[in-house]
Amino acid sequence: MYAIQTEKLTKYYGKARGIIGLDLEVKEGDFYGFIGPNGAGKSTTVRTLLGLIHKTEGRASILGMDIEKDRNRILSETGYLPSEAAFYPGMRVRDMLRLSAGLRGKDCRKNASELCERLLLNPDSRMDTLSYGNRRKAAVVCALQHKPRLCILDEPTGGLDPLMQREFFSILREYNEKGMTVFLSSHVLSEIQRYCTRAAIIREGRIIASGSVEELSRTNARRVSVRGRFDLSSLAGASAGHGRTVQIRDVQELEDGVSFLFDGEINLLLSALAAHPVQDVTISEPDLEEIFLHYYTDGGEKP
Ligand SMILES: Nc1ncnc2c1ncn2[C@@H]1O[C@H](COP(=O)(O)OP(=O)(O)OP(=O)(O)O)[C@@H](O)[C@H]1O
Repeated sequence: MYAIQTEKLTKYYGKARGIIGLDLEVKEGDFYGFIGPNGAGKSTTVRTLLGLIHKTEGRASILGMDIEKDRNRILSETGYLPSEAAFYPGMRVRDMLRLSAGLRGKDCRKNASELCERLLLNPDSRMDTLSYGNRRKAAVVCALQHKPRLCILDEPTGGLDPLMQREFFSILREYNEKGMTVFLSSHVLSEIQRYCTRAAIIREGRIIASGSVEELSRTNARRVSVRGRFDLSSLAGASAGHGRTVQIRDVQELEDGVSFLFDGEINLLLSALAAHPVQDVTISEPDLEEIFLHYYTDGGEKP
């Protein structure tokens, strides 16, 4: 069964674009990343899925239930960490967690106290005395204490220090291993690469690529760094002469040379290099961050 399935899901805010024609398939048990730059439509997707805002068109189901007809059942089976959570200020953490569990008709005290302990959150603190990071921890406990089948996390790690981020992800992994599906919306690429097995990339309201993180990271492009004098336009000239297409992107001037992403026939690169007084060349796989940034900024085709 799919934990999340959408068909042409669309949301407009009046005339403004939120998301357009989203087709998403997240299988039960996935650790799924949802990546995109600011304003791409990540929060709109999450809020529409949880019935917090109404879709304009299309269909979506969560754990086989329709997002509009079965909203209450969906809420009891899911956990949600909003990008900005608001709390009743005078309440203690413990009471707020009990209130949240009560809304789902569950007694989660044991699990809540374990989670507080692991995240170093004092359940006796009053919400309005907590730092931003500690309020985020309280939101994390709210999202997980009832051991949901699906947990939707919108930009979860903002405000958590590196140690807490590590603990947070190790909790998520444990829950995922026990069957909880994770849907993690983020623009922190390293988080997605490290923890997610599958992912979708959203830009300007549309999904531009989806699949396993490994597939999304695969590329023929190479990072080339040249020390010495090298005229990049000679590379374009050589490729035109052979009727081949060469793509050169992300050119960075170095103190003693140049570095760029090269996608094309390696022999063309080698012969262009041979015609110049270069001192050193390194050709390496681009790092994953470079590959994902390409999706963010270019026409969306794979590098
Ligand atoms: N309440 C609203 N009214 C009008 N437009 C909105 C509203 N909320 C979001 N939008 C627009 O919808 C688009 C998607 O926004 P959304 O918040 O979903 O993006 P996001 O990917 O979550 O961004 P970020 O990473 O910055 O949180 C943006 O163009 C945004 O301006």
